[in-house]
Amino acid sequence: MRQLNDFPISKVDAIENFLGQECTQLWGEGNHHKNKERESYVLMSNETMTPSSLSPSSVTLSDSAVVLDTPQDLPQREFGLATRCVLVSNPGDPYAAASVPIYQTATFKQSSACEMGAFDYTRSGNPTRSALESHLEKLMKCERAFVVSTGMSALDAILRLARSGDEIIAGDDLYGGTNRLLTYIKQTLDITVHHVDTTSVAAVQAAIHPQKTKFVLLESPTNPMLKIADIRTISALVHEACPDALVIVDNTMMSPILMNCLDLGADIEYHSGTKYLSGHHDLMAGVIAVKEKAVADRIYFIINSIGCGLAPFDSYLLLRGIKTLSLRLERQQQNAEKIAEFLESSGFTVYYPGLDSHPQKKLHMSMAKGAGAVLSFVTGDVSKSERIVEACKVWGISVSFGCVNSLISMPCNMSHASIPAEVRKARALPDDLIRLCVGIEDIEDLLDDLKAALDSAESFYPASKKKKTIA
Ligand SMILES: Cc1ncc(COP(=O)(O)O)c(C=O)c1O
Ligand SMILES: N[C@@H](CCSC[C@H](N)C(=O)O)C(=O)O
Repeated sequence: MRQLNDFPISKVDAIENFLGQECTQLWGEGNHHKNKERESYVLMSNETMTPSSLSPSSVTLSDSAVVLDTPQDLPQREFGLATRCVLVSNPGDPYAAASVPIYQTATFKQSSACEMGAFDYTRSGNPTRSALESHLEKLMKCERAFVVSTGMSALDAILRLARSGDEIIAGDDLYGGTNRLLTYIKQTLDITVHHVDTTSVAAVQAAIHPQKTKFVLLESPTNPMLKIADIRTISALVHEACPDALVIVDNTMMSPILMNCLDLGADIEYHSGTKYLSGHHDLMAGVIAVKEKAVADRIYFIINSIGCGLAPFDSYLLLRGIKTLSLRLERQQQNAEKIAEFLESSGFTVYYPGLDSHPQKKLHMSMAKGAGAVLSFVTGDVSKSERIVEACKVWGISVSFGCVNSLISMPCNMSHASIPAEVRKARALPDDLIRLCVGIEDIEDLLDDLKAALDSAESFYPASKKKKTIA
């Protein structure tokens, strides 16, 4: 595969002039035409990822270098997500660097006193961050993508679109930090937050106020109970009842590989980039993907104003992480399926949308390409759960998920500890819940470690079976 930068800039300019649009990448497969001296290239513009939509119709720039034939023999389809993950473009790099350089600079010198160049100050924009954002735009097929310092700052930037008197509808099973930020907003601003069961379309519908609802904020699957919201139906009914309201989905659990919430009707999809997108727990990041330009412009204004754009080095790391996203998630999900089956066959109540026993498996699979790699289960006894968690050796006791390493945690003590105990109880979040975030290790090692931990915690068999054994 060749990239645009493999060709002399003058040729790139000529192609761009011919097409009347900026080229981000040029792919080629040399010598696959009958005429061995000619090469056929697929040109990818900023406008599209679809090779078939480009019709350069036989551009002959030079017999020895670039000939752009109409690519009839190339697949008339969009590139797959795994391909899009690795195809990072960096147009205009004078050295054709294979990996996007880190522009570790706060400011950019200008050649004019009255006109700014493409970049002036890293809070407003930085080439490394821009490369990451355009990469995400192609991957997530959105009008604009933004990368910010954390998942929480992504939500913070979005929530700043709300005005005094607005109402927000959110789930009653959701990440603890999200609950904390919503509670803060509710307590300090004149904004009402309704927490409803987002597995019920009727419950969401009942909470809508045609004039006041500003956001419907969904997690699907939820963290940590893996409940599913019908994003399609909810988006349609919210837009119908409340044309000014925005449907926002925290898609961290699925990542852009398994689900595209904008395609399902949402207006904004955001992620904790700290999780699957990065994949290695070596950075914090947030991603906001926006469907419409008007909303995107406002979000950019907020990000620039508050200064939460992702730093150049972290942008570089995230760009690198995304290249292996598809591969990592495939393995993580395979492992998760086996772990979920093992736990269920051992008698535990397991929450995982890939299991037939999950009441919303069908709905989930109608929206997503897989069940992901996070699951949770209950043991019936808090201290037993604690013993299991502490007995694991391969599974690390840690908050977060999406890392290549497998993690085990107790949400009520850890990721969701910021939700007051009485609220957790009212929302039926079990104290004994164990959450597993499955990594890429050998499945035998994950299973063995978990089995040993269950054995040592004397909970390999759930209470009912165990009683029978003892009797
Ligand atoms: C579902 C979900 N959304 C958002 C966040 C916030 O992301 P971050 O930790 O990157 O701020 C988290 C975890 O922290 C999460 O689990
Ligand atoms: N101490 C942190 C806990 C972060 S939880 C991270 C992640 N979202 C998860 O679900 O594990 C805090 O108070 O935010």
